[in-house]
Amino acid sequence: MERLYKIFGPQPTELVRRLEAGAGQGELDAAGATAAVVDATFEVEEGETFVVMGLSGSGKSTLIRMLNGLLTPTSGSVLVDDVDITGMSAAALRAMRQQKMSMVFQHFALFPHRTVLDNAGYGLQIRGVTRSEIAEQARDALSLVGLEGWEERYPQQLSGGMRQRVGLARALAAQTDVLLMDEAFSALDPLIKREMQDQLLNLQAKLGKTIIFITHDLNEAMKLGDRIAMMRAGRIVQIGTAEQILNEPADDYVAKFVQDVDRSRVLTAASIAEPPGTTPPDGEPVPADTPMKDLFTRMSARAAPVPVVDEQQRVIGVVTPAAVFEALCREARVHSPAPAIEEASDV
Ligand SMILES: Nc1ncnc2c1ncn2[C@@H]1O[C@H](COP(=O)(O)OP(=O)(O)OP(=O)(O)O)[C@@H](O)[C@H]1O
Repeated sequence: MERLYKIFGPQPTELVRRLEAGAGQGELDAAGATAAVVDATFEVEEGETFVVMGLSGSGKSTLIRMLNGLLTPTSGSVLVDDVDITGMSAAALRAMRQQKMSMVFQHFALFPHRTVLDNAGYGLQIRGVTRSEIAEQARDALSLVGLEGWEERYPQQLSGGMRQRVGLARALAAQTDVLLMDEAFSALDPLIKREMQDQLLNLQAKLGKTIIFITHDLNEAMKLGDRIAMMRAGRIVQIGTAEQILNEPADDYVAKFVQDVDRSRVLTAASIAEPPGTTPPDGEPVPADTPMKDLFTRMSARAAPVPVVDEQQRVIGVVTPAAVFEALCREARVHSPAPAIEEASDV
């Protein structure tokens, strides 16, 4: 999406013009308008999990609703497979959603009087696929999310986590390339939430969908996102990997936001490795994506450098105990001049 704006209130187009000319919150307030999304530009790669992260009211839902065509932007374009969807008719948008995008919602959106199997197959039913194909694809999707054997039950017979699995199965059964997940795990208890996140990561490793995941939970964003877009008051203030956001926050707001993140879970062996030198240390190597916390056990047994290898088992670097301590203790450095911050105290 490119230079996307959504203004709620009177004279939205005029307000976009004024925002582009540098208008501030005062002018919006005076006009009685809300700038829900301001000048958002990003591209999501195929097969990537792209997380949109921000506090309540920062514009995440508005952004995702423009992505799937449920809301028309005030200005800017949304390209899906190189086609701008902003000018499409309601019917064309519906068809685009059915073919290309599936949604998973926070509150499951299941039909109470339909079985688990019927719920999982719903996306296909409205597309006019034959009954037997629907049943087959719904069964496959349910088994992918670990709900084999539950097909004939009803939603009220399931726990919250299982209902969300049905929601996920419905999205998977539709076999679209893109999944839009709007606070999909936010209503779940912490343990179940973690299970669902792990399951999503496992599924994603197998299926390689393009996932746009909305959350207000920073740890969730860091765990799931290949890249994360940090939103604040309608603007995307930074897009980067979890490590980039931790190590090089774009401004003081992001720096404050991430200060309590457990760095040992986010940083990986690759991110703190030093060049291997001519003779890398001996000993069992660790994969590049090993979280730093797992290096502690290794290093407490033997405080020696550890070789780090890529997927082809080639040594790409060396982690020393000193690098681990340094990374843990390092203060995040803001990597660009911070814009004026009005409500930095709200994090
Ligand atoms: N239909 C609407 N009319 C007027 N203002 C709106 C409308 N929808 C959203 N807003 C405003 O736009 C801003 C962004 O809202 P949005 O729901 O996109 O944020 P969010 O980050 O998804 O928050 P939450 O997590 O609470 O849903 C908020 O100030 C909200 O009040």
